[in-house]
Amino acid sequence: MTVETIDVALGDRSYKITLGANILDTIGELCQSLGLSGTVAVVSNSTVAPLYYDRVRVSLQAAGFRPLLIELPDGESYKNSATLNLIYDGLIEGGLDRGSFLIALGGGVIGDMAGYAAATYLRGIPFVQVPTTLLSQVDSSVGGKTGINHERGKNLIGAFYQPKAVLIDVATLDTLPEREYLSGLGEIIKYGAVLDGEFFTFLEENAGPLLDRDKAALIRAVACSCAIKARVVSEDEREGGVRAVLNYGHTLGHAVETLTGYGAFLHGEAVAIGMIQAARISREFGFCNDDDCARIEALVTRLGLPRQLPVYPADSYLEVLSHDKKVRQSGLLFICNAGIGHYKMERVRDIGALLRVCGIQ
Ligand SMILES: NC(=O)c1ccc[n+]([C@@H]2O[C@H](COP(=O)([O-])OP(=O)(O)OC[C@H]3O[C@@H](n4cnc5c(N)ncnc54)[C@H](O)[C@@H]3O)[C@@H](O)[C@H]2O)c1
Ligand SMILES: O=C(O)C(=O)C[C@@H](O)[C@H](O)[C@H](O)COP(=O)(O)O
Ligand SMILES: [Zn+2]
Repeated sequence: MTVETIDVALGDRSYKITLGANILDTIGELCQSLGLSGTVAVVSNSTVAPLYYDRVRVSLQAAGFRPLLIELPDGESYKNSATLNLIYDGLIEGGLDRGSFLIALGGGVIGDMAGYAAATYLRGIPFVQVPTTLLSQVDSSVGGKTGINHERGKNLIGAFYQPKAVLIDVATLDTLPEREYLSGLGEIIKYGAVLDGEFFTFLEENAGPLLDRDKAALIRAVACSCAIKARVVSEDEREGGVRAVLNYGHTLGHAVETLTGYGAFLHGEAVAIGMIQAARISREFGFCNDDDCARIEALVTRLGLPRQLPVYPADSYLEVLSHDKKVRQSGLLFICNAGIGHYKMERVRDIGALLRVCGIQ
């Protein structure tokens, strides 16, 4: 069994990402090595808990912990304050104190909500990320963005709160439904498109093996993605500057998720649509060319992701975009493609003009 580690360097908040196949049963040892002890609440959902909680529980008990399960309903539409309250209820009923900790076992929805609960319960208890979707393994479990949605905007309530460790077992992806797997590929494309041209070429050349979930291609894609994200987060933990590049494709992507009520499109699908439009907008600004746009669209298509921006009136898009976290008085910070593997950030006052490039009048 080959196990890789990737460091997320953040001073006294530094941690390791441990990545391998069939390593879920090492969670107990990992928590021991972090100096954690006592009661641990494992936050999961009604899909993931029946698949993986038992293995996690056995490993934790063998290492001397007292695990309890907090099982939430499944879905992006539950990433809200009502579900967050269910976590707090479980933590209070389970008697978790400041010597306890929490494990997020599931996809990005569980990771974001459990992380926010850990950040706020008793003003903060430690937590460990055990991501079980491709998207959460390559993106959401790393970097400490935690939070919930509001009906008027994605992730509007949240905190930067780093985990103590991330344990990625790619074997858990064996049970992941195809559409969810493809959604994870959407965020992987993002890293290549704006941060690493060689990685983008690797994705173009390995689309087949990746679609077949070939373990070698998959482990390389997950490891590269985590390394890229770790580097960006280490440079700019709280998105004062370069970290905003990780929002490539998200301005329109988040708007699509919000307008469609957090159900019609998966996050990675919405990001894929947003990346294609962001490339077209970037070309309009003169930052990238036809070939860059064509390569992004071709890879999105090859990896089975949607391309079409859903049509809503411009006013609906404008209302949602006005709540984007990158909006300031000086305009919306738009993340542009500046040629494959490169980015440029541009403040845009006239958001309507961006929408017109996308065919939204
Ligand atoms: N914090 C961040 O930096 C960050 C980054 C990217 C995305 N996100 C957030 O992550 C969320 C999307 O995460 P996601 O794509 O993981 O969705 P998700 O958490 O909804 O999981 C997708 C589906 O897969 C199921 N599932 C999870 N693991 C499984 C497994 N191993 N086998 C079978 N089924 C499994 C889940 O129950 C769910 O039905 C969005 O809310 C997005 O905003 C956050
Ligand atoms: O980690 C980041 O920074 C990201 O932007 C990663 C994104 O893929 C992710 O979807 C994140 O949740 C978006 O954050 P938000 O601050 O734009 O809500
Ligand atoms: Zn994202």
